Amino acid sequence: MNRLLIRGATILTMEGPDAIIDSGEILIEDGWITHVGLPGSASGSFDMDEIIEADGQVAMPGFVNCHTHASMTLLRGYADDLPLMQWLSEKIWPFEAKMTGEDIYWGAMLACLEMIKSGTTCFGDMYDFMHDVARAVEQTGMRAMLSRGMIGVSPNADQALAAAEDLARTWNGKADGRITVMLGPHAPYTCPPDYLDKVMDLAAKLKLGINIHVAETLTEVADIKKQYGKTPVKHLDSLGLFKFPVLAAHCVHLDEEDMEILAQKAMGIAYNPQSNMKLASGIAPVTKLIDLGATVGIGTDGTASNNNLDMLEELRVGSFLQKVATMNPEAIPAYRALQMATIDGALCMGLGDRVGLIKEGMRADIILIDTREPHMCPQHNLVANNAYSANSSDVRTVIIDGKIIMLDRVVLTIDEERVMYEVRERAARLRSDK
Ligand SMILES: CSC[C@H]1O[C@@H](n2cnc3c(O)ncnc32)[C@H](O)[C@@H]1O
Ligand SMILES: [Zn+2]
Repeated sequence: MNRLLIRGATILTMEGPDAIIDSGEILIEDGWITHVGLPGSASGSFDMDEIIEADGQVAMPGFVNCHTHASMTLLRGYADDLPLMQWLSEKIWPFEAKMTGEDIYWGAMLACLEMIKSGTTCFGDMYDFMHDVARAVEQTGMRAMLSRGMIGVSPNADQALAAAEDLARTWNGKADGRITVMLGPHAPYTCPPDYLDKVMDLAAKLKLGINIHVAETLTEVADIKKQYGKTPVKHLDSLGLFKFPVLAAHCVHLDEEDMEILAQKAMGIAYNPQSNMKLASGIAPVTKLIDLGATVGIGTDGTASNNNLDMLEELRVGSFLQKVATMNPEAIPAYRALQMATIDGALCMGLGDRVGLIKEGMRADIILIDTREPHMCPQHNLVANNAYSANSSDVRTVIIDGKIIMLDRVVLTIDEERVMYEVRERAARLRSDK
């Protein structure tokens, strides 16, 4: 039995706005949270393998980035200031067509490094060469939901289905249970109905959920309405997609019926505020979706449309954007924003039974945030400081599945210099290759 004790931290359990323990103790046994309590309640009972003294820090669940394309770190700053369809077809897809499995591995390694250093412990991914992303997840110690992106209109569409099945058979439940798999049909505009039928057959056969981009732009909505006579959400619903656990990314342009369908039938919605702002896609009606009972998590999307993977920044912008969109300062208050970035993101990916809370019986995905910096002073309200004032460099220590992955800002599982060297070299080659 391996025992790790965190003591001295203020614990923001995320079990409720008032479920905060001052100078508390968290006992972790073989990766499980087995005790969360007052000072002295766990120490002394057992011999510890490790003790983290966390005075002056807040312990909270690690962030869950429920929509990204990790290996797009290779495209950071490559194509900016364009609308989605032009960005994808003229810049992103031609660049991605040149990427190898090794490129994707190193891109994912950089993404994991950036995520760990900014307090993200779990991410939801959709891309190609997912075995290479899985390798990066396994080696870095992160937790991830992985989906093989599938473009139904591509000549490789059937190959993508086979690759998705292979990913699921090889990696679902692997890396000590840290990796889970969903199917990733890219979007209604790249996956025609007959292809989505094949995806649903595979989802039924393998008992998997479905991760898909939905209603991201007005162009998408107009095109799908023209082709199928329905909005993207109603089109997917009529095909039977929501019989499966669906994680719908973006959901920016919705009518009232779409919102009802998503609230009642989707497993979760990934809100990507900064990507939607940068591509000028629009503002997702998140406040309304939540009022209707939808589960909404937060995603950064890839670093070509953001351009970072910083969840603290994302949750702050996501909250402020809803306030201005609704002209209501009470929209997405600080605690709700933190919930969306932790437990709600986990629920969106079917992981809410194991991560997203500091609670006995959960796996230990925990971060320690330093409160001793000028921008965190004074502390009238711990929740407000964490949601609105903290930045990624305040994240000092990261524990995933009970293992210390970053200690006092040193990432223990990754050679940072090597990763950045590889990504610089590969990005330069890809940029210059014809
Ligand atoms: C087929 S793998 C996933 C595919 O999605 C692309 N992508 C990245 N960001 C977005 C976005 O905001 N909307 C739609 N598609 C996006 C990525 O470049 C990959 O090609
Ligand atoms: Zn995306």
